[in-house]
Amino acid sequence: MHVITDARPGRDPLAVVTAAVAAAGRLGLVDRLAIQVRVEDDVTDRAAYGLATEVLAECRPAGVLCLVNDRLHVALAVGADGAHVGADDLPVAAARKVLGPGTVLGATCRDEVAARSAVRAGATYLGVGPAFVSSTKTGLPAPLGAAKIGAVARAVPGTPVVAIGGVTLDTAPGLIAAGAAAVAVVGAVAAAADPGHAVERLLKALA
Ligand SMILES: Cc1ncc(COP(=O)(O)OP(=O)(O)O)c(N)n1
Ligand SMILES: Cc1nc(C(=O)O)sc1CCOP(=O)(O)O
Ligand SMILES: [Mg+2]
Repeated sequence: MHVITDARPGRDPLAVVTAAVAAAGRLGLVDRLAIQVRVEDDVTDRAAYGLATEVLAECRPAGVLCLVNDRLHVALAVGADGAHVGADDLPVAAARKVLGPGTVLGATCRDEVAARSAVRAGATYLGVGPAFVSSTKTGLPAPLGAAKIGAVARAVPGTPVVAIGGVTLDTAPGLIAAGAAAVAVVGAVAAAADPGHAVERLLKALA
């Protein structure tokens, strides 16, 4: 499961990350969790670097994978495990060149053609969505649903597909059953009254 930071004003992304990492540790499932540092577009590189540094300091000692969204230079500067790019970011092949061969590189794809192309260009996993309506990101295309996400996953055997967008405790198992290797969440964890408990429940539901 990927937990993506909600770094909108008024949120406390580091507290959510700390709770998520602790929850995975309690369950002995740190290898099932990845944290993606995602900040708003208008956040300065300095602030993104600061948050990524703090998040990595939680993840690395615990053995939890740490990825950075969009900003490859921040990923490299903090020594993250990898990064995620989409249509408005560097192309996948360019991102692979910047990151080098040994790092995790995720790419957003919404259909089979884009998925095959991203894998050829060097993506190690694909973020495919939106699975359902998202409450934390606007401007997305219509939801794909579980069946379409499964079809994209079948187009790229051997490359994990991470389903994203409106994923909840109720919908996550159906996405895995359809063929996704994992799910990515923002609101289902960040907006929960107890983010650590939300991560525990999600990890248990997917174990
Ligand atoms: C796992 C995962 N999947 C998709 C995305 C979305 O990336 P992108 O399309 O570049 O949009 P932004 O997140 O940059 O707004 C993601 N971040 N993670
Ligand atoms: C950042 C992002 N990308 C998406 C895509 O479909 O590309 S959906 C999304 C938001 C995910 O947050 P939540 O779990 O709150 O819906
Ligand atoms: Mg992006």
